[in-house]
Amino acid sequence: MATTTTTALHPQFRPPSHPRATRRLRPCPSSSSVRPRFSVRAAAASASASAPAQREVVAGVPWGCEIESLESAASLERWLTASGLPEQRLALEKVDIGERGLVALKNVRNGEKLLFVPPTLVITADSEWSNREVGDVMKRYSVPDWPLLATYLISEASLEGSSKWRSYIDALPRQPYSLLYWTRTEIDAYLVASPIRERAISRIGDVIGTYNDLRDRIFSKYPDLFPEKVYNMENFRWSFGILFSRLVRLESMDGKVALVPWADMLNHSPEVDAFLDYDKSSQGIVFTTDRSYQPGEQVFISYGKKSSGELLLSYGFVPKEGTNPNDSVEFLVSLNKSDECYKEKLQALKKHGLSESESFPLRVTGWPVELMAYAFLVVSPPEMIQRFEEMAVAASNKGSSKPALNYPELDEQALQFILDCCESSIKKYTKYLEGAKGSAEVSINTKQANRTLLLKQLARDLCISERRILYRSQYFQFHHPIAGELRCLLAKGILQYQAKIFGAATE
Ligand SMILES: C[S@@+](CC[C@H](N)C(=O)[O-])C[C@H]1O[C@@H](n2cnc3c(N)ncnc32)[C@H](O)[C@@H]1O
Repeated sequence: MATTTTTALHPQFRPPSHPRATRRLRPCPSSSSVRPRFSVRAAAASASASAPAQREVVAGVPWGCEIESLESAASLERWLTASGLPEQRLALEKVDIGERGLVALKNVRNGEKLLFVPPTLVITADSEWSNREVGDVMKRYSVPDWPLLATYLISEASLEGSSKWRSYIDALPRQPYSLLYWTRTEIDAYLVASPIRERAISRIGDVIGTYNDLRDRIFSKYPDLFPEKVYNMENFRWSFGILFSRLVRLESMDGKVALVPWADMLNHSPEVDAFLDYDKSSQGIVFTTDRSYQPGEQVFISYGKKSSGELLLSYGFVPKEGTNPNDSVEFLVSLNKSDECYKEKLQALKKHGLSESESFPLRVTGWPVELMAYAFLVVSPPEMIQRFEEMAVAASNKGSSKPALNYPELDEQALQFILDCCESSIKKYTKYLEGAKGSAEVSINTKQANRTLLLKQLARDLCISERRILYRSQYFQFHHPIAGELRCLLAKGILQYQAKIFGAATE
């Protein structure tokens, strides 16, 4: 969730590179030391766990609540108060943005510290396991934080009332909004134009691989402690979905990752600059507001300076078009295979850790100098062969200082190359968006129809946001990465696009 850095949080228990090649295990008998709250639905789900992303029907976990309801809110608040959460200036309510959220009960001033969640109410890798035996095995294997916490959540959830976290777990969404719940067919169909498609596929692969690793290396060796009815792929999809959408990195606690009940009811605003962290003076998790709030207004924090695609990937939502100042899109550029210096250019790139195709982030505010360096290399003629290497170094950003890229004779060609790549990306987005308008799909039932509508809307919002960045890169003035000065993009053909950009901005 909210991080004080922009670092992406990934599972660290590296999955095998070919998750499907890993051995499948027999279902394990249930343990006598845990009292699982499993249901037929969850048990059935585990039978097809090796490819959850391909399944059309999504099973759920037997704990948690419907995200749009406040069914467990009152008991969560009661438990938090009884466990030491001081009186709050915020209340958990239904909100317009983010389903449930924290709303100001009184006037909140700019610069005020809020929350004060004590460390005893925080879940970290050091938290005590209600089922000690399970915890001891996990520690013996030195499982890294992410898979450890994913397993911890499942272990505690399966213990129902025997876990101190019961009220918290009851208030967690039964199905977090997460791309982990999209099927492969949905990802391929709706994210076809977006680079987020690849990242979603790889993240799902990571989660499946991580689960398979845990199962093969640990769970299968202790079937009584880790029955498959509980420790199955379906439940891990839930726990990783919870971690991706709620875990916080607490900088003042040496970067520890933590689930912070109550604080994790705060929704994100890209316009807000307030981050959760541990406050040594009050010895609690707090955030400092960067604006004032009236009673009844929803209070937001920042989950980090994330692009809309990254927000969709981890949190399952896309901010309203044009409201995310941190928006960016991965932009793919490639060497031209028919270039007579293809081999020499590729060699220079490889020497510096790059390949014939590379992605660079295009931001709403401009593009990185590395992209420009790559473009110079792509368009440079054979007589510049001596300079290929310095271009590759600049494109890899491995040099000790920012290179002074100065090839005035290539400027226009390099810009034109970037413009052309933008144009071909834009075409993909437009094709998808126009195709999506007319497509009517037959749904099995209302629930499925609503889900399809929601996913399509998210994909549409993302595509419009990403296409908008491409349009902006094509047409607007931006800080030239080489000279660092504001420069007008005057490349050939610019005028013919102007009509389109104004069209895009009003879409
Ligand atoms: C840390 S939780 C926040 C509490 C959450 N709303 C709840 O009811 O449990 C993160 C989740 O809240 C929702 N969310 C947060 N910020 C949002 C926003 N700006 N727009 C839409 N949904 C948001 C997303 O579902 C996200 O996965």
